[in-house]
Amino acid sequence: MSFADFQQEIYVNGLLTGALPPHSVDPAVLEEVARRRLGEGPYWYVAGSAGTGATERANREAFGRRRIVPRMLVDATERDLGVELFGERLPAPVLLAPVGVQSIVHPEGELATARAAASLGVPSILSTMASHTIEEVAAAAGEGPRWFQLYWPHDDEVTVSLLSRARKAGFTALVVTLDTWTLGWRPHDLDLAYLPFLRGEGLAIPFSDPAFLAGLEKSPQEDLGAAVLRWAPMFNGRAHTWDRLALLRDNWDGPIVLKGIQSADDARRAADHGMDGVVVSNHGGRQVDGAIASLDALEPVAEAVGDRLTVLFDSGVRTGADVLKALALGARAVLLGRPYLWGLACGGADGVRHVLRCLLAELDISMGLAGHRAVAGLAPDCLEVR
Ligand SMILES: Cc1cc2nc3c(=O)[nH]c(=O)nc-3n(C[C@H](O)[C@H](O)[C@H](O)COP(=O)(O)O)c2cc1C
Ligand SMILES: O=C(O)C(=O)c1ccccc1
Repeated sequence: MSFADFQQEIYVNGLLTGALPPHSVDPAVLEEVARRRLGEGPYWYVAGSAGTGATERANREAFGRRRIVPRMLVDATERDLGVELFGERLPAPVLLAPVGVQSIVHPEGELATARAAASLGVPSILSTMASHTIEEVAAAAGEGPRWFQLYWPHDDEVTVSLLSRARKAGFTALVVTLDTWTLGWRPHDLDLAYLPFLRGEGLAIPFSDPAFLAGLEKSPQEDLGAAVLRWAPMFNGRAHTWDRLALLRDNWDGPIVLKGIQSADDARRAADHGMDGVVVSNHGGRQVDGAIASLDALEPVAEAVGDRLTVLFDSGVRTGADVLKALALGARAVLLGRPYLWGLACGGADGVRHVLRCLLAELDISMGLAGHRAVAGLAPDCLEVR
């Protein structure tokens, strides 16, 4: 079955039984529905970005400036969206971005996300700040591919402990997020004073870690305040430096990907330090307001290190056509952020699966109509820049 068949399935169901799709296929409509369900605090936790939102808008504008140039009389009826990442064959060049504390959006949170992604063979990247434990999410992912995102603590014993738990639980690739060593200036979160994890709510992974717990006199259940006081300075307020990557290399025997890279120089340094990949990302515009659009950073990074590192991309991907554009500019695969959380809010695992199927169907159809049989054939000359 191809991803494009989802379109047929929706039409046939509609014609035969009058059944409409369970959720809108339009990401903007789904966001509106989610907004009504979630209420202000949770909605803005997900939707919000840094400062005036200039970088979040720039992320979208950068997609708008590039247009696909479709080619005709090409037989692209049979298509293969598959890619190989670090020796793992994926059905499509898409992963679910790591998102912390998903219990804010749905009680099943990361478990629902992991199940939905696994049902399509897509990796979902588990955040260190997840509201379910590493071991619970691994069980929910079943046979599905598993990647772990590290928020890198300033405590080597906790770092090593998190890495060894993730390896034991079958996570293969490590994504180290560098751009959020402290939270950006986020007016919505500040005005609503809504960030339950700052009170210690929903931090299942750090609060279940043996090395973290070893530094507490009482369990987080008995004394949440003391747990937060240990957690906050350990994970927040201070950046690591390049020389410290050796610790991660020595304690992770799979691929390591640095997330949050926006400069070609930093990408080269990542390669020089023995890293395996980068995610060109500005955290969905949530960190530095006024920062460069992530898509504008992609081509220079891919040109600088595309043959040395696996280049992934996120920030601003909303449609299948967006995925095509990012691949053409040098990404091997993209991470999807906010859109799948709207699916999670509207329908738990089924909602996340729906969002993924829509995105992949549109990518599949757009590839065919633009004359591309495989993602390997996409290159900057498939696009025009305005
Ligand atoms: C609510 C929310 C929570 C996030 N939490 C994390 C996180 O725990 N770790 C991380 O590396 N990135 C986190 N991110 C960033 C995403 O992984 C991703 O970079 C970003 O959402 C991509 O942009 P997009 O939302 O425009 O697709 C978060 C993003 C959102 C919206
Ligand atoms: O909100 C975020 O963007 C984010 O990365 C985060 C960090 C810590 C906990 C939850 C989310």
